[in-house]
Amino acid sequence: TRSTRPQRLLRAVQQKAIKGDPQSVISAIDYFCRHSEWAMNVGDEKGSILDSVVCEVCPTTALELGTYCGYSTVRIARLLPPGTKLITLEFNPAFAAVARQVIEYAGLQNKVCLVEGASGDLIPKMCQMFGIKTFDFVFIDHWKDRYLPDIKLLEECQLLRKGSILLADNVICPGTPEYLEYVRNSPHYESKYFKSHLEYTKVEDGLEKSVFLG
Ligand SMILES: Nc1ncc2ncn(CCCCCNC(=O)c3cc(-c4ccc(F)cc4)cc(O)c3O)c2n1
Ligand SMILES: [Mg+2]
Repeated sequence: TRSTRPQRLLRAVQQKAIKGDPQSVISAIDYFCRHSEWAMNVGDEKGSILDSVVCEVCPTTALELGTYCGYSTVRIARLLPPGTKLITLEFNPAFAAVARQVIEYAGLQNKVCLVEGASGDLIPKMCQMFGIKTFDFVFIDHWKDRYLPDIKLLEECQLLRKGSILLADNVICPGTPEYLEYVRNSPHYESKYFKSHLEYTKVEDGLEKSVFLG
């Protein structure tokens, strides 16, 4: 049977990147998506904004909602100091299987814990599964209609603390209107929009950075 796009993306990493070199894995995926097949990675332009927020926050505990092929997982994990853990949740087993291999190719498997399942089911188990009290940083990049219910769930599970940073992808394209309205009008968040473009295109998109105020 024909290969899938994530499998072709993985093959491009294995053929073009250097094992154990996260930057070469990132560059190989960006090259594949620009010159062979578009894929819904956060991409290089929004990825640079993601990098700067991760470096500013220096999280000791981080969560990613929506792994896909592991591109943003590698971007985040490569910036984390030793001893920190990035937990990433992926619903689709085929995506998860590719992501595990991309993360391993980058040599970052010891900094990442990929959990298969739906965010709505897994978020309430974060404490019992990992002993996580609160997350310093959350990258939101999964189903666009799950952004709002899942941050409310993070609040209810007391997994956010004063100063926790949420960074949400695709707030313009495909768009997350209810989420944006909430974080921009809630007294519990201070929100800022980083204008950019949909990965590998000229279409407008952006990231919304929101600080939880408690
Ligand atoms: N609950 C739960 N828990 C855990 C989970 N893990 C995965 N999922 C399901 C998420 C499935 C992928 C989500 N990502 C996107 O849909 C996405 C789409 C575009 C895009 C597409 C076509 C266009 F024409 C324009 C833009 C661009 C992006 O950057 C995107 O991130 C989960 N769900
Ligand atoms: Mg996205």
